[in-house]
Amino acid sequence: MALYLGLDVGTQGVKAVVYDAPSRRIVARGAYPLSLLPTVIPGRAEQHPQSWIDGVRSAARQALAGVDATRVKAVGVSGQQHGQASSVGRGQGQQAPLQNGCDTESAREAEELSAKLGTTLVASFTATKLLWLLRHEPEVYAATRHVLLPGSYVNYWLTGRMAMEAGDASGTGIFDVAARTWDDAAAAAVDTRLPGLLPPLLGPEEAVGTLRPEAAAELGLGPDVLVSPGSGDNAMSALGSGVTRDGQLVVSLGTSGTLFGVSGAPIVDATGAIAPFCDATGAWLPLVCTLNCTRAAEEAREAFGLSQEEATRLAADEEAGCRGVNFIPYLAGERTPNWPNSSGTILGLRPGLLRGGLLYRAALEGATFSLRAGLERMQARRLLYFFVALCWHQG
Ligand SMILES: Nc1ncnc2c1ncn2[C@@H]1O[C@H](COP(=O)(O)OP(=O)(O)O)[C@@H](O)[C@H]1O
Ligand SMILES: O=P(O)(O)OC[C@H](O)CO
Repeated sequence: MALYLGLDVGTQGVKAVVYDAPSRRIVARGAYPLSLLPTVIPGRAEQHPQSWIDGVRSAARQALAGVDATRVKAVGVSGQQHGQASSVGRGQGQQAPLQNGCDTESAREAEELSAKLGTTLVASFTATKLLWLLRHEPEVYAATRHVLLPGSYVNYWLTGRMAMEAGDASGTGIFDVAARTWDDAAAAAVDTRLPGLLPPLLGPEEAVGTLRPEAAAELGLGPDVLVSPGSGDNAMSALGSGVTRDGQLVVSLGTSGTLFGVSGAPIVDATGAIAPFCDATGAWLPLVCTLNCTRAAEEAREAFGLSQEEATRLAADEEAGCRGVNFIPYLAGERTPNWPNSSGTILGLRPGLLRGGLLYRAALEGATFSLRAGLERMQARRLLYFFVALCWHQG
């Protein structure tokens, strides 16, 4: 009876699940915490790619320890989107720290590329980060031989093959979402060498390959185990939650907050608030993303030395509305709204209110209102959304 290993490479951790296909149940889990590298530079958010691999090894081994690993037939990776995993040409494990999707240092490059390409790219998009790298760390950019994303980097470690698929590639800003191909002209607008650094694209049903013998041995799996193309974490969440119809929406709370739904046609929003992503099945995934979701609440929790359970209990004891305390959660700058240089603010403090549970709740409320603004934007676009879908289907 077949088992499948699912890996999620998020900003705050790698998660592994073993899925039992016949019973449609998750039968084992593993997890490994990750964090952003400490920095005092505003807008910077970096991780070392080696930490993703350490996380994959550890989380997968934990999950596989509880099952008969010989039954595992395939592995699928869901990756944090937008972050860039370049410099692979310098050898696995030797890369410089790489920019996370939340990094907003490339705000100026985002403005420049938006003007040049006649579109709206926010600083999260990989293309803006590559232009930033070219300008600020030219030696690192010059050493770059291939550009991958976190998920495709992990697939490369698993199989030895570099490839990407449409769902994850849509977060680069140099991908033609309607045609599901690289947009070489947009890539060349970043750097003429960039089109040659991009990996081949796979369709939703094409495997990346089978496990490298070394990776198979490290995970305790057989070498004939297939690795699926996987996708960005948002597209994989849509698959996992069974969202397949226009009009259904998913809210996903992680370091970033995302809100998305499946569409039969690409969605174009000139303001850039709704990102025109592809999904993992050949359809599209209009998506709203905020940079500050659980990250703000986690910072509040950690500042008061509270465990997750304590923070949840104390926050539940506080009143909705937090006695007028407002936590604007833009700790990392923000992309929805597009305010990359904004910062977090706590308003309405009065004597006795500087409590961990209250600030934790206020941060969660702030992150929730951010996502609600995104939901309103998505709803406001629905008329046009159906119009575009109709044109597409008839065209
Ligand atoms: N519904 C929630 N309420 C409160 N905190 C949450 C919730 N969901 C996640 N978190 C917190 O956010 C952290 C990061 O979530 P996670 O999904 O692991 O993010 P990422 O995919 O970005 O790594 C979790 O470890 C947890 O502490
Ligand atoms: O690290 P996460 O899980 O917040 O993932 C980032 C998302 O992919 C952004 O769309």
